[in-house]
Amino acid sequence: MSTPVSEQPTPDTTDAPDIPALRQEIDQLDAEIIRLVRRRAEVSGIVGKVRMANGGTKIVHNREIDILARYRELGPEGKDIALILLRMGRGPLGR
Ligand SMILES: O=C(O)C(=O)C[C@]1(C(=O)O)C=C[C@@H](O)C=C1
Repeated sequence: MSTPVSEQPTPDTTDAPDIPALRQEIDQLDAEIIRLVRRRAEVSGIVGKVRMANGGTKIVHNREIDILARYRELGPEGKDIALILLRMGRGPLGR
């Protein structure tokens, strides 16, 4: 004799990750990250131009150290992210 439907366990689909929905969230996050990275580079470029037009240096060492420290929160990759962000704003070092 088979188990009546009312006594069968409900299939456990509620805990299963919804991959299409999660991918949609990733797509939205990437779009936001790209917008923020672009804006950061733009703002950084403006700050650099104003500073250099006023006789300042291309690099502000202490400020870069603070930014590197900030991104260390993300673990070892954080430093790489910070270095890339800085390079996108002020350009490569040594030029
Ligand atoms: O804060 C500045 O003075 C900037 O020029 C911005 C910025 C940055 O991208 O965060 C870029 C270059 C400097 O060396 C330090 C920081």
